[in-house]
Amino acid sequence: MVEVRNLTKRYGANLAVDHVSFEIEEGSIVGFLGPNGAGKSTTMNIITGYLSATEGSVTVSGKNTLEDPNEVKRMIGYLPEQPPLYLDMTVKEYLNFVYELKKATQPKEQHIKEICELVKIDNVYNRLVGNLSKGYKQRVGIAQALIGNPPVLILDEPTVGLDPKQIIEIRTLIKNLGRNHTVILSSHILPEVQAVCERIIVINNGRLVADGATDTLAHDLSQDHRLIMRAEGPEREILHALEAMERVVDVYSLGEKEEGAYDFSVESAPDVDIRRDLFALMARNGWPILALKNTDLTLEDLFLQLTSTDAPSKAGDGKGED
Ligand SMILES: Nc1ncnc2c1ncn2[C@@H]1O[C@H](COP(=O)(O)OP(=O)(O)OP(=O)(O)O)[C@@H](O)[C@H]1O
Repeated sequence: MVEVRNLTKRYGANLAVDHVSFEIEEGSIVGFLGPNGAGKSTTMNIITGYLSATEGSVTVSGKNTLEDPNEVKRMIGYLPEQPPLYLDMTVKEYLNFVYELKKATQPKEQHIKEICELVKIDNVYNRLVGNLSKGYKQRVGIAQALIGNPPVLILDEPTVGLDPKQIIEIRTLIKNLGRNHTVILSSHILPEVQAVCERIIVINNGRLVADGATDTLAHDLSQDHRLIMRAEGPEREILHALEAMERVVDVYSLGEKEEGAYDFSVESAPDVDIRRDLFALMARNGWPILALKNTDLTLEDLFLQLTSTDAPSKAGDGKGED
């Protein structure tokens, strides 16, 4: 649906986006995550055709932003970081104005009415945009992005400046929009991306540093796949039995943690899940497992690690390549 290849943007000597590549499939909600200044807005602005790239290409449904700029713009609904609102218009005037600007073809009244109901602004339809709360302004911004029913929605920091209740409402709205649209959500807030997106692309200093499924990214990028097991029984015998297990590469005891119970660090070969075998071994020997946890990084640890300034470039298992 959206294909970004080798995208590079220089502002003079400043390399804001550095050879970024990724693909986004139709119908997915993807988070574009990175700290302030990482290059998110620049990338979004290039995808939407508001900025030109120094190098590289963007295609949307096979149409190139340079060769078919109008066609691409029609396929994308964009909520920039600063929503392009006219404060002295009513919501009705503003959405009608956007409808004309986009040369939308849907039956006008019906189309605008449906969008207002969807983003829940029908109750402020005749109010001046300038008098609305920040949360309602943001909804109006999302409404303008939806006019013309574009298949792709790009939302740049959509919850910045909102209160916690408004944040939850906008996140729920974005999730709902994801049912009928391909959504790219740019954010520097990890919990936001985690709550809404099924895939996360992490960018730092203009470079793609991770790309993968939200649920498995931390596990996939954790270099250390150890299990910490607390078990009751004879320390030495347990150690020997663990060492003899297939696909186990390193075992050691962390000492007695409760009376008669020891913690063991058990490292398996990469991409191997030994938990069931471990359970069977311990059960066979009558050594109760009291606790079992893995040492994967949390997504938050990973994000901090990836976006520290000297972080090495590293891509996950997603579609992107660096
Ligand atoms: N018009 C511009 N001229 C010069 N440098 C720019 C311009 N726009 C952005 N930059 C620089 O490019 C880099 C990336 O900025 P960008 O706004 O894309 O980052 P971002 O990830 O969206 O950050 P934020 O979350 O703070 O908006 C930054 O170093 C920024 O200072």
